[in-house]
Amino acid sequence: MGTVLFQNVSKTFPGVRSVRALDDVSLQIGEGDFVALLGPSGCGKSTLLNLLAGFDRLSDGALLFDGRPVTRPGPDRGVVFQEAALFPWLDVWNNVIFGPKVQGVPKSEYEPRARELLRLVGLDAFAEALPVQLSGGMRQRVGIARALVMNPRALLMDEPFGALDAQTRLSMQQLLLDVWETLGTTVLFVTHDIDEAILLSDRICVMSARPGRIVRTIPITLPRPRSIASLTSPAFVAYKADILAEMNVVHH
Ligand SMILES: Nc1ncnc2c1ncn2[C@@H]1O[C@H](COP(=O)(O)OP(=O)(O)OP(=O)(O)O)[C@@H](O)[C@H]1O
Repeated sequence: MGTVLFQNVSKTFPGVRSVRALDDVSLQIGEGDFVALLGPSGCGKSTLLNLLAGFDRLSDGALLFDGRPVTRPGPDRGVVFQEAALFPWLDVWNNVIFGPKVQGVPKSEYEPRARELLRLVGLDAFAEALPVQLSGGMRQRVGIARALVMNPRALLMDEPFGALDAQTRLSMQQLLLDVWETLGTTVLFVTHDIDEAILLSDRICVMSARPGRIVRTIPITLPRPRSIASLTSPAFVAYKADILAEMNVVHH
């Protein structure tokens, strides 16, 4: 459950000057894997994630989620963006339970799960707070809880920590590692931050710009559970040197 298969996927945005955003991308993600897409701005990372989210259609190739073609968004794939678009008039609790509530999921199912998730993201004391009363990091934690409350088989994260200051970003990375260790959900994570990709992932797909392609896939075998202390280990630094060299090649 939560398996992903991109088979020779291409995406061209039509128009007077059409953009070939993805060119012949193949990618397989196993159940519970954490895969990062890493690459420069405009290389098609978001396009790839949006296809899997069902927000957009591919031009060519095949895309399967749990063996079935992706045609539309669904509660089996939770999405987290750079900014958590929370309802400003609803408190944290009501933001988190909004999805299952409007979908008619029985209270007895979503309430315990929402409570558990708020605890996991460290916001159980803030259930009654309004979004305006929260920091950026806390809002993103609400966004993560909201994406997970439907019990998705995959979590799709597009630069989720991109707007946060460095210190908050580190604590969010630690939080995500802990949440993922607990839940084991498949994750596709878009970032242009090399450290973040190495720290979090089982595998990094390095992408090149225009047309977007996966130029290299790098398995990250750092031991788990990981913590931000891993950021300074010799193995970590070796991965970083390797990827920096790769991305330099990609740029020129
Ligand atoms: N709806 C669209 N219509 C036309 N072109 C688009 C559309 N969406 C994306 N593109 C183009 O496709 C290419 C890939 O964009 P995409 O957003 O996937 O890149 P990205 O790697 O996620 O970049 P960033 O890191 O800046 O978010 C870019 O050249 C972009 O301008």
